[in-house]
Amino acid sequence: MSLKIENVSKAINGQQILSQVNLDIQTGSIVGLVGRNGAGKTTLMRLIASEMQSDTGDISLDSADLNDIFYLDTLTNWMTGYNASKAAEVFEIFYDKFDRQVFFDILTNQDLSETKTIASFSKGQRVLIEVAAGVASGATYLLFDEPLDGLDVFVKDYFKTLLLEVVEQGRSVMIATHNLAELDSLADRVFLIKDSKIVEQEKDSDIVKIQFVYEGETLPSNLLEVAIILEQRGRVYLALVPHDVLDCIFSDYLTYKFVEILQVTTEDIFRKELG
Ligand SMILES: Nc1ncnc2c1ncn2[C@@H]1O[C@H](COP(=O)(O)OP(=O)(O)OP(=O)(O)O)[C@@H](O)[C@H]1O
Repeated sequence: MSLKIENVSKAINGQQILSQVNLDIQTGSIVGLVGRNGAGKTTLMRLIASEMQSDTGDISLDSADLNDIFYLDTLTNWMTGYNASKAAEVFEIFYDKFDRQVFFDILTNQDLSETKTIASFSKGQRVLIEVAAGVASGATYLLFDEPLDGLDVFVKDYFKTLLLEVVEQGRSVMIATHNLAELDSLADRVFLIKDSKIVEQEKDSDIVKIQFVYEGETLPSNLLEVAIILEQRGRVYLALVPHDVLDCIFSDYLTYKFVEILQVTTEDIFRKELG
């Protein structure tokens, strides 16, 4: 089963936000959605959740059941005056597979009261209520916009455990986030929105990250032409370089010292693509 986004384009107020976007999300996976502020991540989620209509293209679900997608645009809009108990009643109307027990178990696990108004919860606690609602909704596809925002490390761990359970059940999660470091440990695939297009990020591409000390005066032009220098402190460099440059670097052991190969992260790719 999969969620298919085919050739989807969307302009808002004359500004092309997304053009010819294609994406196929299989069940049982965690997908990261990244991009600069205003790139179109929320817009894509709204389109998937049918809260907005695309100009062209098609978004389809094998099951053709809108209840199979969970998305809360802004938790604050319609829920803030409600307590969790009342919110659960509303979720039951929207999601016919909504499981109150699962919802309240998550709230109880995190010591969140059923009777306090949602407005009176902290930002991180409100995120948890959204996540609890998503897990309890029974929907196959859960779309979370910045779910890692404001979560402390313990709640983050709990959130990850919940996501893994969801995936074990054969469901899928899409996470739009600026928290790139967290995505590395969570997402099976990461998609980047850039210039209104969406591109899958391949971490194991031909780019490697290296840290080295360069004993010469300035880096040679053959390296500067192909490298992206992420950081420089004195003679210590951190850079992204094409894999095939490594041979030259290792053979020039008099000027390149202490060359260490490091793991390329989503943040590195983000800097490379958008920096
Ligand atoms: N209702 C709207 N009216 C006018 N412009 C809008 C509307 N919704 C989105 N936009 C514009 O569309 C673009 C994409 O917005 P979107 O919220 O999808 O970005 P985003 O990638 O989620 O950004 P962020 O990371 O800052 O949350 C922005 O330029 C935004 O101003």
